[in-house]
This record gives sequence, structure tokens and C-alpha cells, in this order.
Amino acid sequence: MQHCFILCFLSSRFKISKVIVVGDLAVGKTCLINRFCKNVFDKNYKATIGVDFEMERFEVLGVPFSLQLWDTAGQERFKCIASTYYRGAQAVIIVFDLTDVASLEHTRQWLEDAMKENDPTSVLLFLVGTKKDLSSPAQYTLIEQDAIQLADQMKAEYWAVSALSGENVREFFFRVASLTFEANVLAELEKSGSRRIGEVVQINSNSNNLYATSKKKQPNCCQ
Ligand SMILES: Nc1nc2c(ncn2[C@@H]2O[C@H](COP(=O)(O)OP(=O)(O)OP(=O)(O)O)[C@@H](O)[C@H]2O)c(=O)[nH]1
Ligand SMILES: [Mg+2]
Repeated sequence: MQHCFILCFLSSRFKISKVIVVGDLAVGKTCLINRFCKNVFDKNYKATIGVDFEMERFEVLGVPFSLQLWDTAGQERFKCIASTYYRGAQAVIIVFDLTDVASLEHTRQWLEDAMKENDPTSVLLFLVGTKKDLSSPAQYTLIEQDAIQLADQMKAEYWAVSALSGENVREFFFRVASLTFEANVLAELEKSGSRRIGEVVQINSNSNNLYATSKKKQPNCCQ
């Protein structure tokens, strides 16, 4: 009952979280988002000009919640436009290509640029290696070591995905959604000084079935 009350309270406050996706040109940012939001994959490269935008709806513990996904351009000439959209991000997804070590090295710079516009103490960070389908096991093992080390230094969570095969794509975005939601809830509760309530609503962010759980059983929480 208390749980339900809290969820009602929360649903009125946590509707949308801003997520920005950054990284070198052609590492696969747009394909990653399109695989998740539209379940499509395009093998032809079409550079993002400035920024694109997708909204994806979730339900976490029965509470409607949306991620605003800002797909930014990796090309140098569009960087200036894209960076004007960095501000106010609750999560930053820094993308590199698992078959291109230079793109991993550049992630530090992408992070630095994104953080100029955001509060480093509250932003959730994800380091994502794409095109897993293209890397051989030996190549993957090598780059993974560096990526994990870098993610550790950045205090980012590391993921390896493939937009072509879809490997790990849903799992990754569900993780982003659950951690972002949880961070919102805890920040709000901290503001109102309700630490005990925070313990009640803390969600299991390992859950892979945010949609499934909530869609099957939508609690009518105010009854
Ligand atoms: N094999 C394979 N190719 C991929 C994958 N993801 C992206 N690509 C290819 O990589 C190229 C670039 O992908 P995009 O998603 O457009 O790259 P981007 O990072 O959005 O590039 P910018 O918009 O210029 O910053 C395209 O030709 C894609 O088909 C993947 O997981 N596997
Ligand atoms: Mg793009």
C-alpha cells in the first residue's frame, strides 16, 4: 500500500530523462538507437547532421517513464551544433567501435566535452563498444581489457553490443532506463528527506524485463 502510494507520487514527477549519445563518427550511435527504438538496421552510413532525437517509453514498477535519446553527430564539422544539446543530461552514453582502437581512445575527449555542460556528480555514464559482430574473439578480448579499464577510470558502466545482430541492445537500454529512473527517484526522495522510502522503492536494475513485467500487470496503484 505504501509502495503504491509512493509510485503514484513518483509517476507525477519522473516522466522524462534526457540521455545523450556521443562518440566518433561512424562508430554506430544511430544504428544502436535505431535497433532499439525501431528494431531496424541500415548497413549504409548516413551521417547524423547536428542531432537527432528519439523518445522511448518504459514502465518501471508500473510507473510510466520515458527516455529522450539525443543522437549526436560525431563528425567534427557538426560537433559545435551537437554540443549545444549536451546540457541537462541525466545519462551520457559514450560510444566507440570495438574494431577501432582510436575510437576508444577518443572517448575521454567525448566525456570531457559532455561534462563541461553537466554536473559530473549526478550524471550516469555508460561506455559502449559497438559492432561486436565484426570483431574476432582475439581482437575483442584485447580491446575489452582496455575498455573495462577506461570505464573504471571514468566511473562508467561498460557494455559491448551489436546493432546488426541486436546482441545486448535491449538489455543495455533497459539498464539505462532502470538506473536513470532509480537515480531520479533517489534524488527526489533525498530532496524531500525521505531516506526510508528510498529503500522501499529501490528497484532491481538487473531486471531485463521492464516492459514485460509492467505491461503484463499494470497496477492501478491509486486504488
Ligand atoms: N557490422 C556492423 N556495422 C554497424 C554496426 N553499427 C553500425 N554499423 C555500421 O557503421 C556505419 C556507421 O553507423 P552509424 O550508426 O551511422 O554511425 P554514427 O556513429 O551514428 O555516425 P555519425 O552520425 O556520423 O556520428 C554504418 O554503415 C552502419 O551500418 C554494428 O553493430 N555492426
Ligand atoms: Mg549518427
